[in-house]
Amino acid sequence: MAFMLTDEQVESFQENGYLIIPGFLNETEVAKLYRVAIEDKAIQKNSFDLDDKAGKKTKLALWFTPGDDVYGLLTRSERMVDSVNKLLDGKAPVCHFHSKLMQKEPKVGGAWEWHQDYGYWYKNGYLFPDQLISVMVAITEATQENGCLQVIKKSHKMGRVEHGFSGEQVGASMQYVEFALQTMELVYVELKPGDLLFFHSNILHRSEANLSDTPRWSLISAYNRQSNPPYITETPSSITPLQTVPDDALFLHDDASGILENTTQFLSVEKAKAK
Ligand SMILES: O=C(O)CCC(=O)C(=O)O
Ligand SMILES: [Fe+2]
Repeated sequence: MAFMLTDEQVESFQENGYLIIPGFLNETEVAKLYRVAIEDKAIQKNSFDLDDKAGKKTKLALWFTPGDDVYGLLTRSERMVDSVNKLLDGKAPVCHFHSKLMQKEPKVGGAWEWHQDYGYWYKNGYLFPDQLISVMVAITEATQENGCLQVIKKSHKMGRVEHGFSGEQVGASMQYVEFALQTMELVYVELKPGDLLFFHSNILHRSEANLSDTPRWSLISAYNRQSNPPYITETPSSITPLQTVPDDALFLHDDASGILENTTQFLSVEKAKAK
């Protein structure tokens, strides 16, 4: 049976602003993602540091158009794209906005301030937050100790909150975050490798620094509908319908190290920081 979100899961996402799918990937699939993350020269070459307020660094690599490598096959898989299609408002084809490999290293991995992803994307000129979604796939275990994601349950219902700069990051108005926390629940999203988290573009989320001895690596992919073009920043991938691949493509892929170099166009460090 192909993977399919149930109506209950879709409702839960709409109500809470996030949805966890345990074991979305099997052990072999996660092992492939992990190996490429660790060994791939292109990822190493194209990763850059982003400082948090305290100067702690998160390493990340970012790309727009998914290729034929293991990461591209995951983000283009039918189970992923069909799920996103069920969770996004509208009917237009699903497109891939961007993916980031987040490398939160032991002791050095930085924090992320409270924000909504739409707090950033609004500034790119996307008009419809319900047509944008983020998906996090845990490549290593994510726990409270190693700085897992935290979300404010149901906060997507607040709509967009004001954002300002905080170090090299953009953060939400703390006054509104504090209002939200008076009635809404703060949830620590602990994930096992292979678990997946869908989260609405307007849900408030953050993560603390990784002070533990274990790395916290994850892939975060953002999807958009073709009916939601950005009016300010040109981003062709976000309005180009995805070419899906069968669900077993990742499992069957013979992943040679270095494959990303040939298939994936990374965003340069300078451009990423100027974004
Ligand atoms: O990986 C994290 O801890 C959060 C990253 C995040 O929210 C983002 O990049 O928008
Ligand atoms: Fe975010």
